[in-house]
Amino acid sequence: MKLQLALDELKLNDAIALAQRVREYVDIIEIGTPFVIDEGMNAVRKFKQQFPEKEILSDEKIMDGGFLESELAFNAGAEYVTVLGVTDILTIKACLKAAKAHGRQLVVDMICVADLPTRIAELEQAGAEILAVHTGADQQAAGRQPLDDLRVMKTHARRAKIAVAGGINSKTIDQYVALQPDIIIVGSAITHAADPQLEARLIKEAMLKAGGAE
Ligand SMILES: O=C(CO)[C@H](O)[C@H](O)COP(=O)(O)O
Repeated sequence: MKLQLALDELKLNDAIALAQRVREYVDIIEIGTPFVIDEGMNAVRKFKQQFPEKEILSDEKIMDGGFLESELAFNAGAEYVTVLGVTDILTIKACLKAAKAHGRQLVVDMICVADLPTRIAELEQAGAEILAVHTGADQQAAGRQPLDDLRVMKTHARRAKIAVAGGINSKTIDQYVALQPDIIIVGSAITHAADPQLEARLIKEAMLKAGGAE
């Protein structure tokens, strides 16, 4: 089980400084969607230079132009790029083709997928290997969390690895770890914490305690 640190709102230098503070606890560093919009692939390149031992994820949430937009991330050094699960299956297949061509990985973000079981089957059929359960920031503000969707994902995914994101923190981590996802994504709980190092450590310890952390 890997811990993915999502960097969404920080400026480049502040994001690098934050990631350095929690470096020992995280496996994947996500250049979050607002960060990608703000800094582009420059942020992916900078993080790959500064954190060569980490996997970098470019959270582009691709909706169209799957091959071209995936290649931007892979050429900049990302191990993973994200595509939206609600988009056309042709776009997802184009992203998968780019990932295969570069020997990298595609994460399908299932935010706003209405019928999870049907879409999980279609995506696995298309060759998707990582599916991410995701309750977005605006949904979180309305009181939603990704736990129920993670249960649905665990029940229906046959082959794909499973990631989960959406407001997870050190107080709720045990509930997620119990469901054994492959990747746990944490953003604001760490980046907004008074003590980001402590928050990251508590989350990683909960993952280790359950025997799943890498
Ligand atoms: O993809 C994202 C927003 O679109 C976030 O990176 C993801 O939800 C993790 O952040 P948080 O833990 O703050 O919810």
